[in-house]
Amino acid sequence: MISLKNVTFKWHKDDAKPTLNIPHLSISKGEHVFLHGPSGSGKSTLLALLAGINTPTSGEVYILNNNLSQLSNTQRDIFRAENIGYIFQNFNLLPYLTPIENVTLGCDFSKKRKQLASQSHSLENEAARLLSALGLHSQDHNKNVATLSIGQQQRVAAARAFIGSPELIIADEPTSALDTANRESFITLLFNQAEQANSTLIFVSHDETLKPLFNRTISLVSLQEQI
Ligand SMILES: Nc1ncnc2c1ncn2[C@@H]1O[C@H](COP(=O)(O)OP(=O)(O)OP(=O)(O)O)[C@@H](O)[C@H]1O
Repeated sequence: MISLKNVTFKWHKDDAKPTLNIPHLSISKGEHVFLHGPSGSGKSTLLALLAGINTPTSGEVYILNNNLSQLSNTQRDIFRAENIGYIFQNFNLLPYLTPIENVTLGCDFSKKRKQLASQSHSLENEAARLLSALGLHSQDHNKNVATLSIGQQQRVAAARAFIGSPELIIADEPTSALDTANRESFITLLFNQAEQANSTLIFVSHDETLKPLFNRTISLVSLQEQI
């Protein structure tokens, strides 16, 4: 599903040391991976390589057997829209739209995801199903998203990532604003959706108490020490 070979990444070409130096990383389909590391260790930088937002300075990043460096910027944008659901740290929701509208937007740039999402019922019904499955009550589905609590907005961001069952879900610190009990129950809901959609899940956090919930843990510091 994901394979990295001799990857380095420098933000600026004259940086003395690369931000990332990962000799090898392999993640199989369906794994639920907890990726942790101290602040500034490069977690978000790595996620941007996996999502094809950036490309490595050297080495190769393969996602679903595609070498992302060999795709043009436009091809990478299409690849991301078709195959990757991204839950951003700050959610990136459109504040003047409702939860249902924010979620359906998740497949506006992908025919494949739109088709998959509207297979058994309408796109709006699928958005409502996902929002409810991720813990947002139906009376909140058509409110203005800016009026929702942080925890409710987080559920909208997760539903938008899952619509159309993308192969890979990337979650960048999505639970940092929640208390422990809410964090664990939200992660359980994420796992349920990932299993239903048969999606691989990469979840980034520096909260190591969440580790035991996942079937694989990767330390970014150890990954970089394989050299
Ligand atoms: N757009 C950018 N331009 C230049 N340097 C950057 C950029 N984004 C991140 N960096 C640098 O790359 C390094 C890794 O940052 P990154 O955000 O990937 O770490 P992180 O592990 O996700 O941190 P946190 O847990 O605090 O979010 C840091 O030194 C940071 O200053």
